Amino acid sequence: MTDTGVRLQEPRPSDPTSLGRHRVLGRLGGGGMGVVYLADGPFGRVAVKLIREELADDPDFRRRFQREVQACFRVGGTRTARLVDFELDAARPWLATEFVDAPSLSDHVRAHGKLAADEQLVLAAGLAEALLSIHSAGLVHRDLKPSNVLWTPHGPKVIDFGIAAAADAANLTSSGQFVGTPGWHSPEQVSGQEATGAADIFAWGALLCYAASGTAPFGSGSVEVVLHRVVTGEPSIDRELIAPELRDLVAATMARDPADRPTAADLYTALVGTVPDGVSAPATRILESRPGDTPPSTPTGLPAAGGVARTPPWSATVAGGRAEPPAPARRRHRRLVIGLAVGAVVLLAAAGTAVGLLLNGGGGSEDSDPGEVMFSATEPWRLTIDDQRENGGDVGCTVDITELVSGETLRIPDMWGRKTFQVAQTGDFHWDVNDDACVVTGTAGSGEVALPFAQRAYEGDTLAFEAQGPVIIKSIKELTAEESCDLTLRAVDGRTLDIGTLLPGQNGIELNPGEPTTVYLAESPCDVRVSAGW
Ligand SMILES: Nc1ncnc2c1ncn2[C@@H]1O[C@H](COP(=O)(O)OP(=O)(O)OP(=O)(O)O)[C@@H](O)[C@H]1O
Repeated sequence: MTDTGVRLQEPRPSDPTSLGRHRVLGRLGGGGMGVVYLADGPFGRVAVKLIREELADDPDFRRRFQREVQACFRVGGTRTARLVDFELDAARPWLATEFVDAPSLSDHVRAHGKLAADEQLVLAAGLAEALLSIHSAGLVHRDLKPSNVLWTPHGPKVIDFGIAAAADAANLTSSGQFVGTPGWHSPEQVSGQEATGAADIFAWGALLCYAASGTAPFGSGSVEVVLHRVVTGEPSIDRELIAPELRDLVAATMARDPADRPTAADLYTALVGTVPDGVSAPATRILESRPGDTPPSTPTGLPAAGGVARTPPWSATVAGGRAEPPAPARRRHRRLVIGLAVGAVVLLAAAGTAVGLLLNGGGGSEDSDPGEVMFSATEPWRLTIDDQRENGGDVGCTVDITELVSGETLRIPDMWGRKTFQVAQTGDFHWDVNDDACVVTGTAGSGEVALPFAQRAYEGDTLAFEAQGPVIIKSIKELTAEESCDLTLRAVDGRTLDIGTLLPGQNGIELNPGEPTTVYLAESPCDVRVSAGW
């Protein structure tokens, strides 16, 4: 059993003892694609899916799987289990995602019954957000069902996205065997048409029906019977059981014609703001990553991809709108807006003496307004800006970070998605954001990651790592003729140590810090692996 009672089976003698750098602790389960293990390694606890041998031998599957996994790296947001590592060239490929220590929605409903109206709203909005993240990355989940939704105290987290497409490519259905769980697929999927995002929207509606009533909208029975109902029948939707705010949306998402269904962005927009404050979900918790064990680009102290925010004494987080900005009259310092590009945050670097970072989580100083978040940095620190609308809005996040003594404000404009930057400037800071959906977090230190590690494009700066000599940077996917990748290696005090451009056809490039030191890779425009040697 894990901390929240998720069932864990002992590994079998035939199971691997480790996959890559992840030590296998036990089996979480298995499905059509392979076995899922709980494992422990440099990124903390992860769920590793090891692909079945027959699939691994299928060249179509491998090709599609590689493409989908690369796309999975682009999926951000807080509502999906983050992909942290993978090995695609192994005899049996595997991929590791953030381990979410929470029961699946099906286990939860089995154990505790249907969801109350408040919880349905949490589920509905969370799933809409997850689909928005997945669709924005150009993926379709294709297999959204209660066992692929983990139910955490902070709402749902979706697993297994995009991978089902690879199984389709392997033509698993050629044997006449239906792959997946009937009753969650859309009519067009069951009829063998190409699944688009609209298929996931249909599954969203089916999931809400299930959560509200405890039964699947197309009932149970043999695979053939359920599939027949999906194609020819109407879903059984008990409107009375569905939260009033969701009734029409659920009906719209289950329209037979995919063109008549709303998009993930429509759902998300309709649902933002409907989730009541203080709704409590079951007493489960997401395992925290341990300091020093953080996944690439997930700063220490931040919730791992939407997990429970730890509240150590040295961390302060504020979401726009949730904390009162300081009243203008009480601003004690001149406000100087510097229109710098995001990457220039580090250029603000002042080589401060590193003796620790104190974060004052709101209202702690006599002069501050209630809810105002200020912090003092006496060493380089990390700044994370998380636009939780996931490209759903067209405004982006604009964050003003003001150093209180000098009164200088650094404006970071137009941020989408989630990015983390190393900041070398020290002093006393305050920040303002332009939108409720922008969550800003300051984290002590520069993070720490062991080589080798992977970093996704446009996630901001990597965690800091020790470079004993040259580091090798390789693109995870083959660059097309139009693509190139400008890379900058910086010391944590903000000095640029080396720059280079990774070009199509190149196996990788070497960046050299000159001498052993703690460094990071400044915002990379492509998915890369960073290692100590070739
Ligand atoms: N990131 C994760 N965190 C926690 N548990 C996970 C994670 N990924 C998978 N699991 C668990 O591992 C088990 C097996 O997952 P898998 O996706 O293979 O099962 P499935 O959905 O039943 O099968 P399939 O979708 O392949 O037919 C499930 O119980 C699932 O909850």
